[in-house]
Amino acid sequence: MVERSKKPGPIPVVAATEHGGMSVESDNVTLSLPSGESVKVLLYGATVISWIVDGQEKLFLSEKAKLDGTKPVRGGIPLVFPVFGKATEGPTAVLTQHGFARICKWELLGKTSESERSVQVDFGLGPENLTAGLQKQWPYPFGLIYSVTLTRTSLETKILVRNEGSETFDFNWLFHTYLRVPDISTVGVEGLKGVQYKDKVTASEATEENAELAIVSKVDRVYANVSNTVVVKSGGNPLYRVERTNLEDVVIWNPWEDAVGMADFSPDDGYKNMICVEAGAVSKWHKLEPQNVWEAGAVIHI
Ligand SMILES: O=P(O)(O)OC[C@H]1O[C@@H](O)[C@H](O)[C@@H](O)[C@@H]1O
Repeated sequence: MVERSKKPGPIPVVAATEHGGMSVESDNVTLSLPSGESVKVLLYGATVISWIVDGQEKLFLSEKAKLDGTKPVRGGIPLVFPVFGKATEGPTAVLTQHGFARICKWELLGKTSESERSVQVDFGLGPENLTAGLQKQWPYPFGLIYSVTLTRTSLETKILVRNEGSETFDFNWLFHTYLRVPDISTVGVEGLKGVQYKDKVTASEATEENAELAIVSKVDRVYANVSNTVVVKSGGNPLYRVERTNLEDVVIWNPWEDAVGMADFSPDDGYKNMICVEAGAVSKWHKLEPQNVWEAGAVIHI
């Protein structure tokens, strides 16, 4: 993990060349490798909206996703902080669902490393990037550094949360990753057997019994304290392996036919081509004391 006590200052931006690198447009950044892989990140929410390997898109992005900052992005990898879902009590209860990290414009800190095989870019978010209204709603001085690293066979996302104030705060973190799948009816999610989960569809708790979870209807589950690596399979073959560092929980979400009622979800049957496998720290609050730093990460391997 990155070990830094302060956000680095922006570094000069070099345009991507045929050899790969980083290119910047007004509202997004693209990383690419000479071997052809690429990842595109919107400054809005620092949302990864595309990850291409072997010419194929690996993330689901709704055709009606708003990319202009008017709504959280429906697809890609929205960032959930400081609250997962909607809190009913405590300092985050005033915030909208999933907090503000996914609805604020992040600062591009710059490309932090590059080789033939990997390229990394960092983004930062602090109170200065929040609207006055949001600063009032969540008045804690904080600093986030988000690093996105593209390799030939993986996409690595790392987060560093720093408490820059004098009061302890509670937070959740979650990478709300929409993975693209060829056909949901052939998908199985491995690595959850024996794990206790909260089922948000039936408002109940249970223990996962399946070695491979099949998705056959709406699923919205928070699996707490998952010790194994989660593997998404298609037709019995591994599609994605999601490795987590310091993220104890995994949320599995597919809206199924509820997608039709979601204004920014398109096409209507797009739920057949996606599964959210969300690596997070959400089943309990994490406390961050003044001047302390918390780091976590998720790597999706293909
Ligand atoms: O529509 P949103 O705010 O992006 O949330 C999508 C889903 O996100 C999941 O993480 C939640 O568990 C679901 O309950 C929620 O419906």
